[in-house]
Amino acid sequence: MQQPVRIAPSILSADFADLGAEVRRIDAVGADYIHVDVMDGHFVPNITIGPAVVKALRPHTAKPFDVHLMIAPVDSFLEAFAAAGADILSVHPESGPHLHRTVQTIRALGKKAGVVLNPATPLSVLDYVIEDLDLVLVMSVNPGFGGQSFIDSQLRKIEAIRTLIDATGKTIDLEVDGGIDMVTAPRAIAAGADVLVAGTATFRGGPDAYAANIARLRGGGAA
Ligand SMILES: O=C(CO)[C@H](O)[C@H](O)COP(=O)(O)O
Ligand SMILES: [Fe+2]
Repeated sequence: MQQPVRIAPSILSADFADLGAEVRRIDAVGADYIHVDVMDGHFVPNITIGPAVVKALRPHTAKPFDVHLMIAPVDSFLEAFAAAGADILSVHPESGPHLHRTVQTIRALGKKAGVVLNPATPLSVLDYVIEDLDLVLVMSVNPGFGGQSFIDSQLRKIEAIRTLIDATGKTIDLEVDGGIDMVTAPRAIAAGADVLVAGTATFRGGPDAYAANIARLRGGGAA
């Protein structure tokens, strides 16, 4: 069943020179999850942050760290991110040879497990693992960068995954990541999403705008 909408600001669009304060600011104005984009310059054409930064940010908030791993091979880094303070670890099926094993490893570490579908990744990757997931993440841009445009074809993928999740009878977050703004947020919610990642749309306008930005996204884009 679709849960109340939660907002996961992506700190990819935060001030990297002031990340601790940025995390405290978005926590204070209602961020539900803190979305951390981890990129290796190999699986995706960009490099961001590693477990040391997650560990450094951990004391700045009690909100869950929603860690989106865009690294390959991913398995050897799961323990480090878990130890650093991640709460949700989400992996791309293309980032390792044994998705089921990777999901089980995350669960054995005591963390919530997510699977991420790139725009061209078919739904069938969820067969045989969906019951073991806490979260399914639909990429509505190709991973690697913030500030890209929402890919409309992902709306029907969100609708199809909503049906799959509801058929499990379990509570599994359906998160959408990429190009979420005041126009696309209500469309993603109408398609069945219940967690919205937003980097550009959260941090646009500077700290004084964060509260209103998050409130508008949560409200489905209404002013
Ligand atoms: O995973 C990501 C990119 O790979 C980011 O989470 C995503 O792009 C968020 O940025 P924006 O809201 O600016 O599109
Ligand atoms: Fe992300």
